Amino acid sequence: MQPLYIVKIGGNIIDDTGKLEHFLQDFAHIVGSKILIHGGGKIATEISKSLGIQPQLIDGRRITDADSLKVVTMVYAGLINKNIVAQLQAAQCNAIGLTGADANLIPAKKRQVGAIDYGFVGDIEAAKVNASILESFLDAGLTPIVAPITHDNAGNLLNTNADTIASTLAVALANHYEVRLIYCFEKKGVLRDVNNEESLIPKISPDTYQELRGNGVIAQGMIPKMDNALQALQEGVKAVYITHADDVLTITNQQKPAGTVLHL
Ligand SMILES: Nc1ncnc2c1ncn2[C@@H]1O[C@H](COP(=O)(O)OP(=O)(O)O)[C@@H](O)[C@H]1O
Ligand SMILES: CC(=O)N[C@@H](CCC(=O)OP(=O)(O)O)C(=O)O
Repeated sequence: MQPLYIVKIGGNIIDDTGKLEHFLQDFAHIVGSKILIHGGGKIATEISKSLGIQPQLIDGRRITDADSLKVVTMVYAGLINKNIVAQLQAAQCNAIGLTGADANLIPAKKRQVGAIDYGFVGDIEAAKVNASILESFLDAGLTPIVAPITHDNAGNLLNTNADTIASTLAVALANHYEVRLIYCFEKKGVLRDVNNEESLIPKISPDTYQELRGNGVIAQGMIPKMDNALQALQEGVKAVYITHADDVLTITNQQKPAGTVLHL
């Protein structure tokens, strides 16, 4: 099978113009087929506040009412997605910006979990992803850049966690490609002490994850990232890394491990 890199970039890098530019230069130099999924939660939060819309997040998911949906659509599908595409075009990477609504890429169902009403938030399944359209784009030499916006096939856009989109696309494509999934963020990887960059945990299995979560070493935004990452590995993705945005080429072009490598 042909190799494919699926890379996710989070809000703390996207929010920093210099760091984002540096990352996109590296991303453009990844040899072979690649897909980028971006978040941008931090910018959506800032813009919401500036518009007088108070953001609310539960377990890392944004409660998305009608006004918040307008903000996240403008920020993720517009501002961030199109700026990333323009910067990649300048770096000679033929990027095409997409939401999950475009080409029916990622149909979703409005999230219904327990008593919490998340509003316009979408849950997704790998089996529903339009993997063949991604293959067509890749075969045409295009690099898909996916924003964390999906749709419900009834005319509504839905907000979906970007880490989940990355793992779901990775699983959906794992039958056709040898997929390596790389979560890039602003730290060296999963750390034993979140304030100490020298405390990198180089390998994590499902058992060690339970232990690290139980004793509070893994917390906050790292919990959904780890859940998504391990699920991808269990569902046929060849390798999953959680690493610093500066280390993406070490994994892809030098084919050396970097950051935290997950294993079963
Ligand atoms: N053990 C850990 N190692 C590294 N980061 C951790 C850990 N536990 C919690 N975190 C937090 O998780 C955050 C990453 O999750 P998140 O904020 O959702 O990032 P992103 O927007 O890149 O997806 C880090 O910025 C850090 O504050
Ligand atoms: C439903 C939901 O929570 N969606 C996320 C989508 C953006 C995201 O995931 O951004 P990061 O990767 O930068 O955190 C949100 O609106 O925050």
